[in-house]
Amino acid sequence: MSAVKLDGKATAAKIKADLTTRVAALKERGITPGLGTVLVGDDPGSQIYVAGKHRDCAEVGIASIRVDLPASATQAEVEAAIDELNASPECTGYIVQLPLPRHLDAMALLERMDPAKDADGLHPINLGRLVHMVDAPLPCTPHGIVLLLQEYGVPIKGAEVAVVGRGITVGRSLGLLLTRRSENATVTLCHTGTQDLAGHVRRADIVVAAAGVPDLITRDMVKPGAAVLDVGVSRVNGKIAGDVALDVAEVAGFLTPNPGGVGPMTRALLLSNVVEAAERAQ
Ligand SMILES: Nc1nc2c(c(=O)[nH]1)N[C@@H](CN(C=O)c1ccc(C(=O)N[C@@H](CCC(=O)O)C(=O)O)cc1)CN2
Repeated sequence: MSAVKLDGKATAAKIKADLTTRVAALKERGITPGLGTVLVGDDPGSQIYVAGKHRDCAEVGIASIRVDLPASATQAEVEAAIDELNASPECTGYIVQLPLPRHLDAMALLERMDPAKDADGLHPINLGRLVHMVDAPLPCTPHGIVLLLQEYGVPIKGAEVAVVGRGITVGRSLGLLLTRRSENATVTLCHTGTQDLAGHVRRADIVVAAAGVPDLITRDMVKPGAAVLDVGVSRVNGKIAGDVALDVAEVAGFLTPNPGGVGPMTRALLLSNVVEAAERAQ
Protein backbone atom coordinates (compact mmCIF):
# COMPACT_ATOMS: atom_id res chain seq x y z
CA MET A 1 0.00 0.00 0.00
CA SER A 2 1.23 3.53 -0.67
CA ALA A 3 -0.28 6.53 1.09
CA VAL A 4 -2.31 9.21 -0.71
CA LYS A 5 -0.24 12.40 -0.82
CA LEU A 6 -1.74 15.30 1.20
CA ASP A 7 -0.49 17.89 -1.25
CA GLY A 8 -0.06 21.15 0.66
CA LYS A 9 1.47 22.97 -2.28
CA ALA A 10 -1.53 22.30 -4.55
CA THR A 11 -4.07 23.07 -1.81
CA ALA A 12 -2.25 26.30 -0.89
CA ALA A 13 -2.31 27.34 -4.56
CA LYS A 14 -6.15 27.05 -4.55
CA ILE A 15 -6.38 29.15 -1.38
CA LYS A 16 -4.06 31.78 -2.87
CA ALA A 17 -6.12 31.96 -6.07
CA ASP A 18 -9.24 32.75 -3.99
CA LEU A 19 -7.30 35.33 -1.93
CA THR A 20 -6.04 37.05 -5.10
CA THR A 21 -9.67 37.71 -6.12
CA ARG A 22 -10.59 38.96 -2.65
CA VAL A 23 -7.58 41.29 -2.49
CA ALA A 24 -8.52 42.75 -5.89
CA ALA A 25 -12.08 43.37 -4.59
CA LEU A 26 -10.71 45.11 -1.49
CA LYS A 27 -8.45 47.29 -3.63
CA GLU A 28 -11.45 48.35 -5.74
CA ARG A 29 -12.91 49.70 -2.51
CA GLY A 30 -9.67 51.56 -1.73
CA ILE A 31 -8.35 49.07 0.82
CA THR A 32 -4.89 47.53 0.35
CA PRO A 33 -4.14 44.79 2.89
CA GLY A 34 -0.55 44.99 4.18
CA LEU A 35 1.45 42.35 6.10
CA GLY A 36 4.29 43.41 8.39
CA THR A 37 7.01 41.05 9.59
CA VAL A 38 9.40 41.55 12.49
CA LEU A 39 12.50 39.36 12.19
CA VAL A 40 15.16 39.53 14.89
CA GLY A 41 18.55 37.94 14.22
CA ASP A 42 19.94 35.78 11.45
CA ASP A 43 18.52 32.30 12.02
CA PRO A 44 18.75 30.77 8.50
CA GLY A 45 15.35 29.00 8.71
CA SER A 46 13.57 32.18 9.84
CA GLN A 47 15.24 34.16 7.03
CA ILE A 48 13.87 31.67 4.48
CA TYR A 49 10.35 31.71 5.97
CA VAL A 50 10.13 35.51 6.17
CA ALA A 51 11.40 35.92 2.60
CA GLY A 52 8.76 33.38 1.52
CA LYS A 53 6.01 35.34 3.30
CA HIS A 54 6.92 38.50 1.38
CA ARG A 55 7.03 36.60 -1.95
CA ASP A 56 3.56 35.19 -1.19
CA CYS A 57 2.24 38.69 -0.46
CA ALA A 58 3.47 39.96 -3.82
CA GLU A 59 1.84 36.94 -5.53
CA VAL A 60 -1.66 37.72 -4.24
CA GLY A 61 -1.38 41.55 -4.25
CA ILE A 62 -0.88 42.15 -0.51
CA ALA A 63 1.55 44.98 0.33
CA SER A 64 4.36 44.07 2.70
CA ILE A 65 6.48 45.84 5.26
CA ARG A 66 9.67 44.16 6.43
CA VAL A 67 11.35 45.08 9.73
CA ASP A 68 14.69 43.27 10.24
CA LEU A 69 16.59 43.80 13.49
CA PRO A 70 20.01 42.46 14.50
CA ALA A 71 20.32 39.53 16.94
CA SER A 72 21.61 42.04 19.50
CA ALA A 73 18.35 44.08 19.42
CA THR A 74 17.13 44.98 22.90
CA GLN A 75 13.61 44.35 24.24
CA ALA A 76 12.98 48.13 23.96
CA GLU A 77 14.06 48.17 20.30
CA VAL A 78 11.74 45.31 19.36
CA GLU A 79 8.93 46.95 21.35
CA ALA A 80 9.47 50.17 19.36
CA ALA A 81 9.12 48.20 16.08
CA ILE A 82 5.87 46.67 17.37
CA ASP A 83 4.53 50.08 18.42
CA GLU A 84 5.24 51.41 14.92
CA LEU A 85 3.38 48.55 13.23
CA ASN A 86 0.47 48.94 15.67
CA ALA A 87 0.21 52.59 14.58
CA SER A 88 0.90 52.15 10.85
CA PRO A 89 -2.21 52.48 8.63
CA GLU A 90 -0.38 50.59 5.82
CA CYS A 91 0.03 47.54 8.06
CA THR A 92 -3.32 45.75 8.46
CA GLY A 93 -1.75 42.67 10.04
CA TYR A 94 1.71 41.53 11.16
CA ILE A 95 3.75 38.78 12.73
CA VAL A 96 6.79 38.50 14.95
CA GLN A 97 8.85 35.65 13.51
CA LEU A 98 9.57 32.92 16.08
CA PRO A 99 11.80 31.76 17.65
CA LEU A 100 13.24 34.99 19.03
CA PRO A 101 16.77 35.27 20.47
CA ARG A 102 16.78 33.95 24.03
CA HIS A 103 17.47 37.30 25.71
CA LEU A 104 14.07 38.63 24.52
CA ASP A 105 10.79 38.16 26.39
CA ALA A 106 8.62 36.70 23.59
CA MET A 107 5.44 36.67 25.67
CA ALA A 108 5.75 40.39 26.52
CA LEU A 109 6.27 41.16 22.82
CA LEU A 110 3.25 39.13 21.70
CA GLU A 111 1.13 40.84 24.38
CA ARG A 112 2.22 44.26 23.11
CA MET A 113 0.79 43.59 19.65
CA ASP A 114 -2.59 45.02 18.70
CA PRO A 115 -4.76 41.84 18.79
CA ALA A 116 -6.74 43.19 15.80
CA LYS A 117 -3.51 43.16 13.75
CA ASP A 118 -2.33 39.72 14.96
CA ALA A 119 -1.93 37.83 11.66
CA ASP A 120 -0.61 34.69 13.40
CA GLY A 121 -3.45 34.21 15.89
CA LEU A 122 -0.84 33.90 18.65
CA HIS A 123 -1.74 36.96 20.75
CA PRO A 124 -2.97 35.76 24.19
CA ILE A 125 -6.33 37.46 23.58
CA ASN A 126 -6.82 35.58 20.31
CA LEU A 127 -5.66 32.28 21.80
CA GLY A 128 -8.08 32.98 24.66
CA ARG A 129 -10.86 33.43 22.11
CA LEU A 130 -9.91 30.04 20.65
CA VAL A 131 -10.14 28.50 24.13
CA HIS A 132 -13.60 30.06 24.45
CA MET A 133 -14.47 28.74 20.96
CA VAL A 134 -15.42 32.19 19.64
CA ASP A 135 -14.36 33.82 16.36
CA ALA A 136 -10.65 34.77 16.21
CA PRO A 137 -7.76 34.70 13.72
CA LEU A 138 -6.53 31.10 13.89
CA PRO A 139 -2.88 30.05 14.23
CA CYS A 140 -1.69 29.36 10.68
CA THR A 141 -0.17 25.86 10.87
CA PRO A 142 -3.06 24.29 12.86
CA HIS A 143 -5.64 25.92 10.57
CA GLY A 144 -3.69 24.72 7.51
CA ILE A 145 -3.66 21.16 8.88
CA VAL A 146 -7.44 21.14 9.38
CA LEU A 147 -8.07 22.50 5.85
CA LEU A 148 -5.66 19.97 4.31
CA LEU A 149 -7.47 17.08 6.03
CA GLN A 150 -10.82 18.47 4.83
CA GLU A 151 -9.55 18.92 1.27
CA TYR A 152 -8.72 15.20 1.08
CA GLY A 153 -11.88 14.04 2.86
CA VAL A 154 -10.09 12.67 5.92
CA PRO A 155 -12.77 12.34 8.64
CA ILE A 156 -12.02 14.55 11.65
CA LYS A 157 -15.28 14.23 13.63
CA GLY A 158 -14.89 11.38 16.10
CA ALA A 159 -11.28 10.70 15.06
CA GLU A 160 -8.59 9.84 17.59
CA VAL A 161 -5.75 12.30 16.98
CA ALA A 162 -2.23 12.03 18.37
CA VAL A 163 -0.46 15.40 18.25
CA VAL A 164 3.24 15.05 19.03
CA GLY A 165 4.73 18.34 20.30
CA ARG A 166 3.20 20.94 22.61
CA GLY A 167 4.64 24.16 21.14
CA ILE A 168 2.31 27.14 20.87
CA THR A 169 2.57 27.60 17.07
CA VAL A 170 1.45 24.02 16.34
CA GLY A 171 0.71 21.35 18.95
CA ARG A 172 -1.04 23.19 21.75
CA SER A 173 -3.09 25.39 19.39
CA LEU A 174 -3.99 22.42 17.18
CA GLY A 175 -5.35 20.58 20.23
CA LEU A 176 -7.67 23.55 20.89
CA LEU A 177 -8.76 23.73 17.25
CA LEU A 178 -9.51 20.04 16.80
CA THR A 179 -11.55 19.81 20.00
CA ARG A 180 -13.92 22.66 19.03
CA ARG A 181 -17.50 21.49 18.53
CA SER A 182 -17.17 22.03 14.78
CA GLU A 183 -14.24 19.57 14.55
CA ASN A 184 -15.13 17.24 17.45
CA ALA A 185 -11.97 15.13 17.39
CA THR A 186 -10.49 13.50 20.47
CA VAL A 187 -6.93 14.71 20.90
CA THR A 188 -4.01 13.26 22.82
CA LEU A 189 -1.28 15.90 23.13
CA CYS A 190 2.02 14.03 23.41
CA HIS A 191 5.31 15.66 24.48
CA THR A 192 8.77 14.87 25.82
CA GLY A 193 7.25 13.71 29.12
CA THR A 194 4.86 11.22 27.46
CA GLN A 195 5.49 7.69 28.81
CA ASP A 196 4.30 5.55 25.91
CA LEU A 197 4.51 7.61 22.73
CA ALA A 198 4.28 4.58 20.45
CA GLY A 199 1.11 3.39 22.21
CA HIS A 200 -0.64 6.76 21.75
CA VAL A 201 0.41 7.07 18.11
CA ARG A 202 -0.64 3.48 17.34
CA ARG A 203 -4.23 4.19 18.49
CA ALA A 204 -4.54 7.34 16.33
CA ASP A 205 -6.55 7.77 13.12
CA ILE A 206 -4.65 11.04 12.54
CA VAL A 207 -1.05 11.65 13.63
CA VAL A 208 0.48 15.14 13.61
CA ALA A 209 4.22 15.09 14.22
CA ALA A 210 5.56 18.47 15.34
CA ALA A 211 8.41 17.58 17.66
CA GLY A 212 11.40 18.58 15.52
CA VAL A 213 13.04 15.16 16.01
CA PRO A 214 14.06 13.51 12.71
CA ASP A 215 12.38 10.12 12.06
CA LEU A 216 10.63 10.11 15.47
CA ILE A 217 7.52 8.44 13.98
CA THR A 218 8.44 5.05 12.58
CA ARG A 219 6.43 2.64 10.44
CA ASP A 220 5.71 0.23 13.31
CA MET A 221 4.08 3.06 15.33
CA VAL A 222 1.42 3.91 12.72
CA LYS A 223 -2.03 2.31 12.48
CA PRO A 224 -2.58 1.04 8.90
CA GLY A 225 -4.64 3.59 6.96
CA ALA A 226 -4.00 6.49 9.37
CA ALA A 227 -3.44 10.05 8.11
CA VAL A 228 0.04 11.27 9.02
CA LEU A 229 1.05 14.94 8.87
CA ASP A 230 4.73 15.80 9.18
CA VAL A 231 5.35 19.29 10.56
CA GLY A 232 8.91 18.64 11.75
CA VAL A 233 11.69 20.67 10.20
CA SER A 234 15.24 19.72 11.11
CA ARG A 235 18.15 20.41 8.79
CA VAL A 236 20.45 17.42 8.38
CA ASN A 237 23.43 17.95 6.03
CA GLY A 238 21.64 20.96 4.54
CA LYS A 239 18.48 18.98 3.71
CA ILE A 240 15.08 19.12 5.43
CA ALA A 241 14.48 16.10 7.67
CA GLY A 242 10.93 15.60 8.92
CA ASP A 243 9.70 13.87 12.08
CA VAL A 244 8.23 10.99 10.03
CA ALA A 245 10.36 8.14 8.63
CA LEU A 246 10.03 7.68 4.86
CA ASP A 247 8.71 4.10 5.02
CA VAL A 248 5.62 5.28 6.97
CA ALA A 249 4.22 5.83 3.43
CA GLU A 250 3.87 2.02 3.18
CA VAL A 251 1.34 1.82 6.05
CA ALA A 252 -0.31 5.25 6.23
CA GLY A 253 -3.51 5.95 4.29
CA PHE A 254 -2.62 9.65 3.80
CA LEU A 255 0.74 11.36 4.22
CA THR A 256 2.09 14.89 3.75
CA PRO A 257 5.29 15.30 1.78
CA ASN A 258 7.89 17.37 3.63
CA PRO A 259 8.67 19.84 2.13
CA GLY A 260 5.48 20.57 0.19
CA GLY A 261 2.93 19.56 2.84
CA VAL A 262 2.16 21.61 5.93
CA GLY A 263 4.68 24.45 5.21
CA PRO A 264 2.88 25.91 2.15
CA MET A 265 -0.44 25.67 4.02
CA THR A 266 1.03 27.69 6.92
CA ARG A 267 2.01 30.43 4.51
CA ALA A 268 -1.36 30.46 2.70
CA LEU A 269 -3.30 30.68 5.97
CA LEU A 270 -1.17 33.64 7.06
CA LEU A 271 -2.26 35.48 3.91
CA SER A 272 -5.83 34.45 4.63
CA ASN A 273 -5.67 35.98 8.14
CA VAL A 274 -4.39 39.26 6.64
CA VAL A 275 -7.19 39.38 4.07
CA GLU A 276 -9.87 38.48 6.63
CA ALA A 277 -8.65 41.24 8.97
CA ALA A 278 -8.83 43.78 6.12
CA GLU A 279 -12.33 42.54 5.17
CA ARG A 280 -13.47 42.79 8.80
CA ALA A 281 -12.12 46.34 9.11
CA GLN A 282 -13.83 47.73 5.96
N1 LIG B 1 5.48 33.90 13.95
C1 LIG B 1 5.59 32.63 13.55
N2 LIG B 1 6.76 32.01 13.66
C2 LIG B 1 6.86 30.72 13.25
C3 LIG B 1 5.75 30.05 12.66
C4 LIG B 1 4.52 30.74 12.57
O1 LIG B 1 3.49 30.21 12.10
N3 LIG B 1 4.48 32.04 13.01
N4 LIG B 1 5.89 28.77 12.14
C5 LIG B 1 7.23 28.23 11.95
C6 LIG B 1 7.94 28.63 10.69
N5 LIG B 1 7.11 28.98 9.55
C7 LIG B 1 6.43 30.15 9.54
O2 LIG B 1 6.84 31.13 10.07
C8 LIG B 1 7.16 28.22 8.34
C9 LIG B 1 7.80 27.02 8.25
C10 LIG B 1 7.90 26.34 7.02
C11 LIG B 1 7.34 26.89 5.88
C12 LIG B 1 7.48 26.25 4.54
O3 LIG B 1 6.83 26.66 3.61
N6 LIG B 1 8.33 25.27 4.40
C13 LIG B 1 8.58 24.68 3.09
C14 LIG B 1 10.06 24.39 2.98
C15 LIG B 1 10.87 25.64 2.98
C16 LIG B 1 12.36 25.36 3.21
O4 LIG B 1 13.05 25.14 2.23
O5 LIG B 1 12.80 25.37 4.38
C17 LIG B 1 7.75 23.41 2.95
O6 LIG B 1 7.39 22.80 3.98
O7 LIG B 1 7.48 23.03 1.82
C18 LIG B 1 6.68 28.06 5.97
C19 LIG B 1 6.58 28.73 7.18
C20 LIG B 1 8.13 28.67 13.11
N7 LIG B 1 8.02 30.06 13.36
